[in-house]
Amino acid sequence: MTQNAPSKTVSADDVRAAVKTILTYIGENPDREGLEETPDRILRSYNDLYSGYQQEPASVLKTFGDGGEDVDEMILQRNIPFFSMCEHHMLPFFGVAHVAYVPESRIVGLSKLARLVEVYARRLQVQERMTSQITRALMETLNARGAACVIQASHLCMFQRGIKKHSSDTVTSSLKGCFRDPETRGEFLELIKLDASVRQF
Ligand SMILES: Nc1nc2c(ncn2[C@@H]2O[C@H](COP(=O)(O)OP(=O)(O)OP(=O)(O)O)[C@@H](O)[C@H]2O)c(=O)[nH]1
Ligand SMILES: [Zn+2]
Repeated sequence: MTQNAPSKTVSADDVRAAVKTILTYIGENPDREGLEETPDRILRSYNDLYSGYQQEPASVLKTFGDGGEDVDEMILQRNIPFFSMCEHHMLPFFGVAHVAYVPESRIVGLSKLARLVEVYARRLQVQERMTSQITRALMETLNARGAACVIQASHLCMFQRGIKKHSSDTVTSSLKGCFRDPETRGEFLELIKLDASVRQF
């Protein structure tokens, strides 16, 4: 089931008009040459930035075969870069996600972990929720023994405005199932070894 499908009662023209209103509010002339196409550009960029609402997480987690691979160790995809938008200010936050799971029987193609991150990043988010949505999708869709996600991100709403702390980043984690065992958790944290240099500017 698609969540939060685009409103049937708000048209593309309504969105263009709303952008013109905002441009006027900030002191611009929305009809000057350089801004003429801006409402339409913003509309198109929103279709891209928020495309995650049109995607079901389960649909990107295509599994392999019948589970005969006999894999029961941790599978980890590190440093998956992403851009998302914070739901408080609609400003970007961006960084990397580390995503791991221990399969029960079925495994997914490696690219699907990055696709899962994209599905949730391309929505209005708070970082904590995005982190736990990723592990929940892995647990529920794959019936995994465990799932883990750590996200390290920088929030423009803290850099560019407000508190203006541009050297600070935010780390969130979600550990489910067997990742709550100290040994598995320790192995995961050792493998991802948070590194300040991975921050994407
Ligand atoms: N927990 C969490 N907070 C976030 C995230 N993104 C933005 N925020 C915070 O959301 C909060 C919103 O606070 P408010 O007081 O409602 O809004 P504000 O007046 O714009 O807050 P300031 O940013 O402190 O100026 C701020 O503290 C932001 O730093 C996120 O992903 N997770
Ligand atoms: Zn924000």
